[in-house]
Amino acid sequence: MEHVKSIPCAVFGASGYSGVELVSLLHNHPHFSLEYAFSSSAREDAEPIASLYPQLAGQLDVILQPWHSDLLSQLAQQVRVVFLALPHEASAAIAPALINAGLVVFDLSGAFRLRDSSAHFQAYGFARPDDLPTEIPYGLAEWTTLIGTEQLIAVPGCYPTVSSLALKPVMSLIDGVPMVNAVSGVSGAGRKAAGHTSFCEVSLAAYGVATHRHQPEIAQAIGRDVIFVPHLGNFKRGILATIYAPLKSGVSQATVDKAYQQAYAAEPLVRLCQQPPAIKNVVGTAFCDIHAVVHQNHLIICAAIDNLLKGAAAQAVQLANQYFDFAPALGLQQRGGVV
Ligand SMILES: NC(=O)C1=CN([C@@H]2O[C@H](COP(=O)(O)OP(=O)(O)OC[C@H]3O[C@@H](n4cnc5c(N)ncnc54)[C@H](OP(=O)(O)O)[C@@H]3O)[C@@H](O)[C@H]2O)C=CC1
Ligand SMILES: CC(=O)N[C@@H](CCC(=O)OP(=O)(O)O)C(=O)O
Repeated sequence: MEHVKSIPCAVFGASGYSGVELVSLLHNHPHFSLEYAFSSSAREDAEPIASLYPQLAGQLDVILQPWHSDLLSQLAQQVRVVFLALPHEASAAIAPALINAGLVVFDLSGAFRLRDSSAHFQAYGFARPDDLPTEIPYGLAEWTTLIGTEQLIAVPGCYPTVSSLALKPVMSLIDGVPMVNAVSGVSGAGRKAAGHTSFCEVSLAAYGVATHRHQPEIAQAIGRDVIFVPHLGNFKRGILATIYAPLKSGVSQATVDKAYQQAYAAEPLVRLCQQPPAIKNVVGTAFCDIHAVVHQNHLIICAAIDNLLKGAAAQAVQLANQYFDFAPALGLQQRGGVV
């Protein structure tokens, strides 16, 4: 255990939705101190974060500063850890320099998640940089062990987090290909304006059918092929995944319950529920709620998370807690949420 009161850190993409959640969590964390909150260089001036998020006025006295690469040496002298909440290509471009400067990088984008380079290229349309650490842990927090020497940690995507947490405990009981139907709130698409995510355009519908980049990520995480259909709903935040999986012959409810208990009884941020979970119960929290029922030799699993917290910022902080040997839920137990 590192006996440090305050580990200095920085957030890139702090003006965005998952970035501002990171800023809020780190600002209130007992063992991390937020030294820098960067926006993109497209913004000309530094400004209080409350000028973008007025709900933070009087609560979060943080200055957003445009990132420029000439700040790198100053950053490397003053902080130990950086959290990247950037578009995938921006993360891929900046991470190698940060690592070479000796910083520990928790990356929330998809730039470093897929191990197979052709699957990565197909999903993201650019090649991963090759000057990277050979081992980049995929940080599904409840299923990852960080020892505190890693240089770069890939934080899972929002849909893969909820889908993999729901499926991994029972994969040895499943015979065939699970099917994941998941509905996300609009904050999943980020803060940047786009026609198809504007309020009057969004109406519950599937998208990315058979093409979404999270399909290979979920398959990698569960070690099995998967069918994945994301949907966009007209609400702000949260993801509800409904999953159908054919069971091996004779698998009982008791066996399923035992598998979930074994996986999660000691995990503070996964709740095994007696009822199907609702998004309202997880929004603003770092929890993943899971409910599973055996029906006609299939398993029906319902699972919910807050996409910006357990699906992004809170999972990154949970991993940083693990990295520095703090309790996994440290700083994550208050209900919150900025956006
Ligand atoms: N939203 C979600 O639910 C989830 C998002 N993620 C991932 O997290 C990352 C951020 O997503 P999200 O918060 O939604 O995105 P937003 O669009 O809300 O924010 C993007 C942020 O990145 C900054 N930025 C953009 N381009 C650059 C650049 N070239 N250099 C430096 N900064 C840049 C923006 O700054 P500026 O404001 O100045 O443009 C902004 O702060 C993405 O990779 C996303 O896939 C992961 C899980 C869930
Ligand atoms: C509703 C919506 O648009 N969601 C995003 C996924 C969320 C996200 O930002 O992707 P990562 O988790 O891979 O970082 C999408 O489908 O592209």
